[in-house]
Amino acid sequence: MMTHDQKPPATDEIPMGLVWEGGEPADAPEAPRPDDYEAREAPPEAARGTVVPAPEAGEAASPKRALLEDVNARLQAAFAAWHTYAMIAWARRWQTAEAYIQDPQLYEEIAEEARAEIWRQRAAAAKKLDKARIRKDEAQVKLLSEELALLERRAPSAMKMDALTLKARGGRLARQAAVPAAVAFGPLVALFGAGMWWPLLAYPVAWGWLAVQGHAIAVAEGSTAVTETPAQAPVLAAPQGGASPASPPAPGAPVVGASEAENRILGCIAEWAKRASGRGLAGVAPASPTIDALGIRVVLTTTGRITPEALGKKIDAIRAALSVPTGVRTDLSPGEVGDQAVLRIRTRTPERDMTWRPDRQGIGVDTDTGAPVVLPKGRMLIAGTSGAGKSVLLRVVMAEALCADEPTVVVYLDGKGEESALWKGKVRIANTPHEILSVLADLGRESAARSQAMQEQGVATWVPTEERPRIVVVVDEGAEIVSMDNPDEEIDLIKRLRPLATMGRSRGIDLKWATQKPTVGEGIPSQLAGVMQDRLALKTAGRKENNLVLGPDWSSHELELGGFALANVHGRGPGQAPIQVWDLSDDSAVLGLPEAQPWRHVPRGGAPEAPREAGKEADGIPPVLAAALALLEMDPDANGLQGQDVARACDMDLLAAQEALREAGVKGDRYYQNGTRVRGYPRSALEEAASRYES
Ligand SMILES: Nc1ncnc2c1ncn2[C@@H]1O[C@H](COP(=O)(O)OP(=O)(O)OP(=O)(O)O)[C@@H](O)[C@H]1O
Repeated sequence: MMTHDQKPPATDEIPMGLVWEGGEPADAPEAPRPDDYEAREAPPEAARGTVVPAPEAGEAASPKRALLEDVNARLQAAFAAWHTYAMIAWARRWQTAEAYIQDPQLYEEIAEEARAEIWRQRAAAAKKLDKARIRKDEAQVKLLSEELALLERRAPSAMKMDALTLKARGGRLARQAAVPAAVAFGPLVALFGAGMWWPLLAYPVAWGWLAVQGHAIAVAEGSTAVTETPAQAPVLAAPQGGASPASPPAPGAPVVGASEAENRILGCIAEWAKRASGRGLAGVAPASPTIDALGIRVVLTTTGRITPEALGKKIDAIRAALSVPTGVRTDLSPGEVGDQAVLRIRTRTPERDMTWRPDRQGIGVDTDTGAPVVLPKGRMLIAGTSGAGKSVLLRVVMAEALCADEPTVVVYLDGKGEESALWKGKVRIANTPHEILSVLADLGRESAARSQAMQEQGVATWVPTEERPRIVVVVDEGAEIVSMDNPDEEIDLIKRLRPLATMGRSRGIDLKWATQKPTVGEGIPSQLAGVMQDRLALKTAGRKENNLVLGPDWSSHELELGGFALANVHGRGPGQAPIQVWDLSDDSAVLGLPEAQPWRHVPRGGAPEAPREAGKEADGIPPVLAAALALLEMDPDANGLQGQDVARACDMDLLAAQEALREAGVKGDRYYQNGTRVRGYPRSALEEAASRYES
């Protein structure tokens, strides 16, 4: 016991290496109260404790050590936090991969594709049958009728669908696991197999990448998270043909007037909070859905970082959350307020008579509003997979042109030659490479003549007249034209088409280029790809084709086959509903269109030209010279022309063309082209001769 007189031992008096470590007795009595006499008098208990070795020298607390420990603790905390982020990202990846592999829609998608394939085969057989009927080929008609009857009975087999679904799931699993497996085992294989240590860096890199992703997920969801609205039961507007429900039904409870499929979707909307979680849809809340003539309509309100535009890219996640069957179309369009988008689930198809008639406007109707869709005049790229409805759409485009109020003619470049028979006596048709070449030369001359007239009149745009009407040049299957193009054999179709695409619009010559293969080089020449800004896509084969034609914001690959289209033209955007094209698949309706004199180039101020009779015109530039100038205009890099170019453009033989040019006052000479000296007619000689006529 220590008295007041006794000093506590100085630290340095304690033998080094040992310290006193005190401890409270387990049953230590309470501190004595002042009035507790007995307790005050009782002798204090001996202090308990043990002598233990002192900490090592240098471990004693110091500012430097405190700082180190602080830094250490912070690093550990940061590492733990980033590790948590990495785990979040990994868990999310795995969750998404699992949902993707187990996607309940997969079976439906495969079944839908199988049905579409049968449907395509049926459409192809029906088309061949129609043609055989037109040709009155009885043997073929019989054969094709039997084939069609067989196809009409055919349905996809359930066992085959199961096997395909299993295979597809296996493929998805392998693709999802490939990268993680490569990162996990690749470095070990490299280390033990080839003694390379540096692939081990893949571990920290992968960890860091996951951590950054996890952090981004946490930030995005933290800032977009909304207080989830309590699941709203569907409140329906008066459903078509049914009574309006008196009160919102509970999730899953059938709604009066809604079909079974609609009820299932409504149930999913009511369970939105649960079904949307984990699908990147945090911050999106549905309002009460309604049902109208087109199906279910629901307003989605977005918050935080998800904008209605960004929501457009999540349409697959929305469809999955609501278990929308594959065959049912969904459209997302801007809502009335900036943060809203309107989701339409097209469970119903309004009854519309889509048959084309001469009084129909445009190419079809907007499936949402029912309003006619009139496409802008000018060049346009049209794409669609087999059976999507290209031929029918081109029929509508040509029929619309033939029935237009504005003087309009059609030039039909049909490399396949299948549809041409229907249009004889109505439009100018070209099927073979030489026919197409000749039409393009004619168009080149017409373009040059219009350009000259426009310069004289001081106008920038051609106003179609009866003499020089609007010319709609329709290319049915661009890939055929691409395959015919052979500049080495002087079948330079693409070279001649390009100026029509670039300059034709202002001169009243509209090129419509349709193809099933919308890849540059295959179905779209690179020289045309850049200039065809107005684009229309029927159902494309897949997302790749959709992105090539319309861009990633569009979804033409999700359209139905047989006459549904999206158009990237002024006034229409990716948020709008598809266009349903007028139905002109009936051959007799095409045959019933009014006859029209097929278009030919008429030289300025002259009677319709027969190119073979190229001689001097009474009061104008000789046709052979006009043709040569048109060729030069189409190829601004040409320093001159060779005799056979001019001869081909005028459908003349070489000697006749040379003679005609000599008569027109053009002297042949040598000129340089791409560093080579060639014999022919220099640009300067041709232009000089032309100027003599103008003056
Ligand atoms: N606008 C439409 N309305 C109704 N049915 C249509 C429409 N367009 C196409 N179809 C149907 O789809 C079938 C295929 O259409 P179409 O022949 O136009 O396709 P395509 O894209 O030209 O195919 P392919 O390139 O294989 O010839 C037609 O026989 C018709 O039954």
